[in-house]
Amino acid sequence: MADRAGGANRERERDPAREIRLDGVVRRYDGVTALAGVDLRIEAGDLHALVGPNGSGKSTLLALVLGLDRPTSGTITRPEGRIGCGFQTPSVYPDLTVDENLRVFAAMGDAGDDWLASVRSGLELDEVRDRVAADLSGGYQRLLDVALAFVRRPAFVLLDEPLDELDDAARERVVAFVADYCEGERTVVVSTHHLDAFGPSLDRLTVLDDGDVRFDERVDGSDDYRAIYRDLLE
Ligand SMILES: Nc1ncnc2c1ncn2[C@@H]1O[C@H](COP(=O)(O)OP(=O)(O)OP(=O)(O)O)[C@@H](O)[C@H]1O
Repeated sequence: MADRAGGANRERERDPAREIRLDGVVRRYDGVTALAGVDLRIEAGDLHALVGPNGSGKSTLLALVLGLDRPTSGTITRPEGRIGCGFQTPSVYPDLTVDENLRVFAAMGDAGDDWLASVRSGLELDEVRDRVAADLSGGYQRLLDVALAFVRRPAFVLLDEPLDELDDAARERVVAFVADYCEGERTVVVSTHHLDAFGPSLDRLTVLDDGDVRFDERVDGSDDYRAIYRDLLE
């Protein structure tokens, strides 16, 4: 488990120019309101969890922030620079090896070989580095997809359910890696049903329910996440 306590960045000064901001964001599909008017700040340097029941709007929110979809109304403001992402369905190049995948993605940025090696070892992909991605187990494909989100070392990374298909040890590695990444000014937003795993490392917790923000506060390792979540959604 990560030894970084959540709330480590609690005292950091906010810099609005480096935040992602959602103001009154609505996303409607035919007959379905996925987001009902969301106001949210994603602050630089935070490990920020987005949780909520199935269908509460988490993936919709991430897709909008990434610019893969457009809001029905409302505005989203992002700082300059690319945003790394990992989706519920891993999107790797299936015919390339783990190393080739990492190098292809790394080549689009300038983070360098040392960083690539630390992503690979931090997520314990070294032992499968020469295997073709299509032949990897579901868990390793997930780890590779998470690695690809970080390999260009972007200021913001958005992860949708990064712990799915992982065993307990791999989950701990991912949480520790993500928490370390957020030391300083880099930011990770994670949409997850695994609040227990991320809870102790979080800086901010947002709970969505039925397209509305039900809770959005800074938290630290001493908060009882399960109680907050249970009380809200009972
Ligand atoms: N392309 C789409 N067309 C129609 N409805 C959609 C579309 N995408 C999402 N929705 C609906 O929007 C609502 C929010 O879905 P979303 O996938 O954002 O929820 P989620 O919180 O990520 O759920 P889960 O935890 O199950 O992944 C759901 O009712 C879903 O059915």
